[in-house]
Amino acid sequence: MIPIHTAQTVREAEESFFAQQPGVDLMQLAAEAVAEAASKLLEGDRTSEGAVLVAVGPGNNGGDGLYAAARLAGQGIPVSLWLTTGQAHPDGLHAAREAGCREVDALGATELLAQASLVIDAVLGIGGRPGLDSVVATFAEQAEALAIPVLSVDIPSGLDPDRGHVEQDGFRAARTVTFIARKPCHVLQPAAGRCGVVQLEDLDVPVATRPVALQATPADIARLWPVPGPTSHKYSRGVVGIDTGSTRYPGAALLGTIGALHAGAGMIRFVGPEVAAQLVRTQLPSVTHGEGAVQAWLLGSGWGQTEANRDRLAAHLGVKTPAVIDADALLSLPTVVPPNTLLTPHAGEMSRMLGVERAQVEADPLTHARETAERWQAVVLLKGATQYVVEPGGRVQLAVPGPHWSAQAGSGDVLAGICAALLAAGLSAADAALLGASVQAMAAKRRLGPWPPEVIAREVAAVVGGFDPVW
Ligand SMILES: NC(=O)C1=CN([C@@H]2O[C@H](COP(=O)(O)OP(=O)(O)OC[C@H]3O[C@@H](n4cnc5c(N)ncnc54)[C@H](O)[C@@H]3O)[C@@H](O)[C@H]2O)[C@@H](O)CC1
Ligand SMILES: Nc1ncnc2c1ncn2[C@@H]1O[C@H](COP(=O)(O)OP(=O)(O)O)[C@@H](O)[C@H]1O
Ligand SMILES: [K+]
Repeated sequence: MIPIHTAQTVREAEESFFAQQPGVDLMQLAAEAVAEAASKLLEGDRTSEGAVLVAVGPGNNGGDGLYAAARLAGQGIPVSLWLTTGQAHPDGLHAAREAGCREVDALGATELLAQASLVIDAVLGIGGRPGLDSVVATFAEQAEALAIPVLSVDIPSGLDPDRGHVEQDGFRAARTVTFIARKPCHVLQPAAGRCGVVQLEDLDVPVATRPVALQATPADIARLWPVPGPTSHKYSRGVVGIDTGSTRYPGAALLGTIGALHAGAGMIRFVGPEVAAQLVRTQLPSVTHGEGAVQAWLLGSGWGQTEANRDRLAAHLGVKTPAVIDADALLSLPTVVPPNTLLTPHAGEMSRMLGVERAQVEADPLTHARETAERWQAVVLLKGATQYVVEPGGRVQLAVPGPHWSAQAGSGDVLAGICAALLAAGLSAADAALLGASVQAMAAKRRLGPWPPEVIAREVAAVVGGFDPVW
């Protein structure tokens, strides 16, 4: 799991490091890493005039950029500096000037841009307020339009380091070199999409504080996956009860069932409406029909919004079996849900659960997901480009991200089915959500393109097969 830390936590780590090791110059270490990354991005193209253009802000982020500029100029690379506010880290500026960097103003920077091989964005880092001055914002847009690669120092300037929300167009980096720890903007969409490849330089500064979130990696998912062993049988692997679908949405039932099956459910008991049952029967011969003991329920997908939802939900929740509650059922929740319940809303559903606007959830997904988890004392999987697994008590994990082709009707139905299979296998709701969302993303990555959700679901089985250490 990759720890994600806020700007504040990183600052505190830096301060306690300085208190213990006052002799270490972190800015030089940061600049060295930036200069190395710049050299790699430049490859052989070092001859054109103004090969590297460094946009420099007034603080320490600008300082990193200036020392990096000095190092690059010291290697004979032509480097131009644009002091975006007219102010700059004094020692860094002195070093860059001494090394032979030349200075340009805003107009000069715009003129040079077309010939530049690389822009280093050292305008604002973790001390910046979100948003860019309009001259800098226009420069960033031009760099993108001209397809000039941008190397961002710490964060693409203008982003809020602690959020995934993007208020204004700004730098779109090919690579971001960040320091000490990854910040939320590096992993939360849509901000993460502006960071390019994120390269972490920890500068040997330890961070003692609890991370704000943990980002899962494919290796974590492989390690945690419940792989069957010699003593496994269908009941020990977990029976999933599925009550999903309606006359209007029978396909949701099939998709969720496909998801559960391809994620390794030991057995499935389908108890949804006949129209959906028929569909399942013709497509999936291993699924059984009718009531019986189950280890987890899959409920809500494709119910449609009807008065009957509250009773349909209550009929299953009475016995305190763990459940994945999806889609329409999320709006009929009782005040208390059984232990190990997983709620799987997207931003629109979460907004209706909380009685706020969708835009509010999108602007601050984490706060709203936390509120949802607290209100129902249940684990929440907030779906979308970034998938948040939030537990009552505040622990936040982020699923392995996947390609945006998955933004299509039916992906969520499949995902709910995958999670239900994991819940039935005995995993906690949080692990079921993390593994389910991650494995679907990993499958989508192996099947890049506009494949329908059931095709991605079948690929899930192939990904899961790769987790078996024995065969
Ligand atoms: N703490 C760390 O982890 C380390 C920090 N370093 C660098 O230091 C940076 C943080 O430096 P600072 O705290 O000086 O902050 P920044 O350099 O990010 O920016 C602060 C300056 O920008 C101005 N400013 C803020 N928002 C603005 C806006 N929207 N438009 C125009 N001006 C704005 C502020 O008045 C202030 O002068 C990091 O991002 C990193 O690049 C590195 O040198 C190494 C270690
Ligand atoms: N921009 C995106 N990038 C990647 N994956 C996405 C994106 N938007 C949605 N998804 C995926 O698609 C799923 C959509 O779920 P949902 O909206 O509930 O669909 P449905 O209810 O139609 O099945 C999410 O769980 C997520 O996996
Ligand atoms: K920056």
